[in-house]
Amino acid sequence: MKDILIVKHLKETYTGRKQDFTALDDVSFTISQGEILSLLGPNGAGKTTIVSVIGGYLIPSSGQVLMNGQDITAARKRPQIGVSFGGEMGFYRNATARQNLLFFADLAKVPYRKQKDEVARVLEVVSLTNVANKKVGEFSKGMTQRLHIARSLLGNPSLLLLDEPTSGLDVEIAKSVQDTVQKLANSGISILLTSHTMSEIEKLANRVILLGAGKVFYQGTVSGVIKLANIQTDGRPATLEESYLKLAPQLRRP
Ligand SMILES: Nc1ncnc2c1ncn2[C@@H]1O[C@H](COP(=O)(O)OP(=O)(O)OP(=O)(O)O)[C@@H](O)[C@H]1O
Repeated sequence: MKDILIVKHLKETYTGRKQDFTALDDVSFTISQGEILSLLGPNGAGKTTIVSVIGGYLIPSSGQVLMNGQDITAARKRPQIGVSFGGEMGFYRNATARQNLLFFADLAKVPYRKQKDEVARVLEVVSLTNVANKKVGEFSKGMTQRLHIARSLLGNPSLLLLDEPTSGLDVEIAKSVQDTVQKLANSGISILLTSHTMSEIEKLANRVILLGAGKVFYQGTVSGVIKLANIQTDGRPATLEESYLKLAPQLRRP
C-alpha cells in the first residue's frame, strides 16, 4: 500500500523560561492508505504533540511532514487531514448537529452548493442521520464523539488524526466509536489513533508506535510489542496491556 503520510526526524522543543524542553526527539514513521497506526505511551510521551504537528497546529523545531509526497511541514491549511481532539467542547450546544456541521463545512471551505450533501454524507458515515436535527447539548458523550469524527470528515480527508476518541465512554458506546473507526479505515482512510486503552489498540491498530520520553521506543505490530516484552504467562497468550506494563518503566522520562 502506498504511504500517505511520511514523518521524518521530527523534533519539537518547547522554549521555557528556565530551560528548554524536548517533547519530541527524532520521531520518524509512515502511514499507508487505509492503515490504522496507533500512538502508545505514558502521559507526557509526546502523542498529542505529534498529532498537533501533523494537524498543523504546531510547526516542529526541525524535521519534515510529507502528505502524498508533498512537504506540508509549514502549511497552514491541510485539507487532506481531518483532526478530532474529541471531548465535550467544540460545538454550539444550542444548535443542531446538522447546523453545527454546516457551519464547520463552511470553515472547511466545502463549496456552498455542496455543503448540504457533504453534511448528510458525514452524518451517515457516523450513523447520526436520525438525530441530525437534535441539539448537540442533548447528545450523549458517545454521540458527541461520533459528531467530532463527522466534523473531521468534512471535505473528505485521506488521513484522520483521532486523539483518544473513546476516552470517558462506557464499553458499549466505546465499541460503537471503534466500529466507526474500523469502517473508515476499511473505506481506505488512513488513521493515526492515540489511545490509552490497550484493548482498543489491540483490536484496531495495524501497527503501533511505542513512544517514551519523546522518542520512538518501538514500532511494529501489537504482536511485536508482546514479543519484545517477553513476559511469562503459563502458556496463555500475553495481552498488550501486560506487555506494555512490563515495558512502561523504560518509557518514562528520566
Ligand atoms: N506548550 C507547551 N510548553 C511546554 N511543554 C509542553 C507544552 N505542551 C506540551 N508540553 C510537554 O511536552 C510533553 C509531551 O506532551 P504531550 O501532550 O504531547 O504528551 P502526551 O503523550 O499526549 O500525554 P497524554 O497522554 O497525557 O495526553 C509533556 O511533558 C508536556 O508537559
